[in-house]
Amino acid sequence: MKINQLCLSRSGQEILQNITVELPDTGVVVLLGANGAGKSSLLQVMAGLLSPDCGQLNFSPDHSCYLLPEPAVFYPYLSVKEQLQFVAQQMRVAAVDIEPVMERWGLTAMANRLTRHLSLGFRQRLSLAQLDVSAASMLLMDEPLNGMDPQVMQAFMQQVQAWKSQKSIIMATHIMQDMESLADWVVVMHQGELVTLRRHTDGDSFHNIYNQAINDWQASGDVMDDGR
Ligand SMILES: Nc1ncnc2c1ncn2[C@@H]1O[C@H](COP(=O)(O)OP(=O)(O)OP(=O)(O)O)[C@@H](O)[C@H]1O
Repeated sequence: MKINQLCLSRSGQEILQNITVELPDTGVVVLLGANGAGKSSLLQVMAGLLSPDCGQLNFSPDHSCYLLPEPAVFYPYLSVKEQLQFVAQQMRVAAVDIEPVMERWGLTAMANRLTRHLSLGFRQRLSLAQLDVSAASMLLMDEPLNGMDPQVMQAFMQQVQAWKSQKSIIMATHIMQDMESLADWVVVMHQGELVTLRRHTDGDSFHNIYNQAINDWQASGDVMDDGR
């Protein structure tokens, strides 16, 4: 995916400014940024839920995309199984077998339960199962780890490892260390700008990458303030 000079305003405020980036077709990209940096807004633009005010997004021809929003939203009067069937239909996935997906995410016993009656942990499992049935080539996740219990977290980590050689996975997160073992690329956002995109290697701490990016960003602002 190529994003070129993208900008977005909401309620008269500039939320995303001049974002230009080329994202890899496979692997995990972790979006880091403080509250209000613009991570969720960027994911929503990528998913086509928000239209940018300027700039372009270019996708490969066979691209399909599925966004896991925060908080997750389901149709309250659909059962778990129906919700997954609905996602498969929406994503035009022809012959999806829902049973193994429910099995993988520990949802089989909940298949007929209405989504509005699910506990938080099972809502998370259903969110992740939706990514599974979507069969999308690009998975966008907004804070996927929020409130996740260790068992679901482990299943999530394993699944992302399995997906990442075939899919592009872009996730915004505050929980920095947990994602370090999965990340192939790190993007740092600050005040609506994309300030860093860099490859992530083992042992690279998100904390250091983030602090370095913000320091560099501030230093470049200082240079501009000096009159150049
Ligand atoms: N619907 C909206 N209308 C107006 N402004 C909005 C709307 N949603 C978000 N914003 C503003 O856009 C900016 C970026 O918000 P966004 O949610 O994209 O950031 P974020 O990095 O995902 O933050 P967080 O980590 O807190 O979720 C913030 O200033 C926020 O107040």
